[in-house]
Amino acid sequence: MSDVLEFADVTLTRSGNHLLEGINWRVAEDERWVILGPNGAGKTTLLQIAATNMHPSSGYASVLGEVLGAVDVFELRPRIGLTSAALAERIRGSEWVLDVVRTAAYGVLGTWRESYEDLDDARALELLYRLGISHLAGRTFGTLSEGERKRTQIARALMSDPELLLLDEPTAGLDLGGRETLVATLGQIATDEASPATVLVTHHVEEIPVGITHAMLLRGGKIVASGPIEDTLTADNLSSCFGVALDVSHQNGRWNARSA
Ligand SMILES: Nc1ncnc2c1ncn2[C@@H]1O[C@H](COP(=O)(O)OP(=O)(O)OP(=O)(O)O)[C@@H](O)[C@H]1O
Repeated sequence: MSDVLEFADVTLTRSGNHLLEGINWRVAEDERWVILGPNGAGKTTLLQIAATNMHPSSGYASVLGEVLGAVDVFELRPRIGLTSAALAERIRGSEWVLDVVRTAAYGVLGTWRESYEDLDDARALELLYRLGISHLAGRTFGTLSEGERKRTQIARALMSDPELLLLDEPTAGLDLGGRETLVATLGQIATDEASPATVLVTHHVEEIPVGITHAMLLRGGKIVASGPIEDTLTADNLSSCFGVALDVSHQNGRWNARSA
């Protein structure tokens, strides 16, 4: 069985700048990764390559066993669930929540002329239930709170039963209660053996759900440290990554960092 993601010496250059440089990374089917790093570290860029939305300028990247540059990405994308701020911005406010989720079965963002089967409806409703928002199925996306939108997007990302789940800052912008309940839901997804390989991007170690097995720390487009989470999230590595002396603690499956 090949890895879900395999990056070898991946570099991505724009306007003469290396957004990513020399990235070596492998993600296996049963792994759940967190990507941490300061603003501008290259986290979203890395996720966009994994989502097949960007190609490396040099190096080798394979996604779900297919080499980028040698595969039709439109065939690959339905096998990948993605949530990101950029994608959320493209969802029309007038779209029904149920439609935001079930249109993912067709790889489209808005309803058009697709015809849905009962099975699609049942799956979309089941996912909304799993995300704790089945009561919102008949609301429009534009009327939802930020937390409800995040949950809708995660349900959408899971709709096509993806083999790879990519979550770009899924808890950004939420209040403390909203963050904690969503981190708990993400923990249920991460610890579920039936869930796909998952990569989650965040700035904050407090937002890492239980069940995350591996971490990559990025700074300036380069890997500071990468590997099993317990070996990677050390005070030294986090301090190098964020450029400030940090202490780190780990309790009941959750992480905490503060200045040393
Ligand atoms: N098309 C582009 N041309 C030039 N530079 C770019 C381009 N796209 C992104 N960048 C730069 O690449 C760097 C990495 O961006 P990226 O969005 O991947 O970082 P990030 O770690 O996700 O940051 P944040 O935490 O702020 O979201 C940033 O400095 C950004 O300004």
